[in-house]
Amino acid sequence: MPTEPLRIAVPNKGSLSEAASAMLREAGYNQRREAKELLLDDPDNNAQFVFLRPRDIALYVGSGTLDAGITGRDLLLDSRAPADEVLPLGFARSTFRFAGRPGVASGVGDLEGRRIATSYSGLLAKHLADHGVTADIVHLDGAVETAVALGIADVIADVVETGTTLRAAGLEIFGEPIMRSEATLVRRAGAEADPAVEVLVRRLQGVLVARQYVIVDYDCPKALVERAFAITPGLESPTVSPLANDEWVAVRAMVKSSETNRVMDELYDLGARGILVTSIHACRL
Ligand SMILES: Nc1ncnc2c1ncn2[C@@H]1O[C@H](COP(=O)(O)OP(=O)(O)OP(=O)(O)O)[C@@H](O)[C@H]1O
Ligand SMILES: O=P(O)(O)OC[C@H]1O[C@H](OP(=O)(O)OP(=O)(O)O)[C@H](O)[C@@H]1O
Ligand SMILES: [Mg+2]
Repeated sequence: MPTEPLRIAVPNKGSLSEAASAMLREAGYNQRREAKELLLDDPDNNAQFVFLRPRDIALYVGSGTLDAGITGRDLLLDSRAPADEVLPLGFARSTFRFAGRPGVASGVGDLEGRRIATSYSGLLAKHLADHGVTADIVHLDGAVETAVALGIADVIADVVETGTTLRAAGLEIFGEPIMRSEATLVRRAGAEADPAVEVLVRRLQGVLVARQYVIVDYDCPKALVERAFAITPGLESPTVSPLANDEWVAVRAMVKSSETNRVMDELYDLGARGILVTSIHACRL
């Protein structure tokens, strides 16, 4: 008997939307071609994608209406929905920070009785309560940086990535980061194990690894392999193959993409030759 399709919430707009769909597409799922589509069936994978406002996704997933969803960690915490992170997805990275005119405050402790504008009232209220600070939260839908210039708030608490928006508004960050966020896969808190969700998670993990790692192949004198393995330990253990010249072996290992050039330099200095780097198209570890 066919089982019900897995129902997955995907952001329909904003910073998360395109990257989330691109990641699902890379993981082998069908994704919408037009931004207006609200539902997309993917019968080959027994899945259905529901395109929702990113802010609402944790609510749908937390209530059990949908099986899983992609949202931002900051939105998940702000919603206070009973949903948990299953897999951080490595995109839409941002920090959530206080900012104000230069010198207005130096930390959360200076905010007693002040007016703080934000689109993340739930997150901010919890942070203030955790620090024993009572302040006046001014809830705005967006463009929070403008609130100080317009005089409705003393400081703001908002998403910061490059800091360009803050600078343009003449504001500076102060205090410790309130939190660090990225896109994440969420499920209802306490949801039972589900083989279909496990397949989704494994596929997304495969995309993450393919994005973060490369394959390095090189030829290495046998006498140096132990030192070479220390440079490229691989995920489990490097693969070693014989060569026609029996004083050398061929070695293959996975390496973090960000470390590729350091690793190649160290291997070369050690005496390895024929060092080749190849990208990974897809994988299951
Ligand atoms: N500039 C940014 N860089 C990285 N992540 C961001 C950025 N702006 C927002 N985010 C992240 O996107 C999520 C917010 O989703 P939302 O749809 O509100 O994004 P948005 O880009 O503000 O969209 P919009 O303002 O068009 O509704 C949060 O997880 C937030 O951390
Ligand atoms: O540090 P930056 O690289 O400048 O990025 C941060 C800005 O990006 C988002 O704004 P968005 O464009 O989504 O507008 P919004 O405030 O209306 O949500 C966020 O709310 C910040 O304003
Ligand atoms: Mg926004």
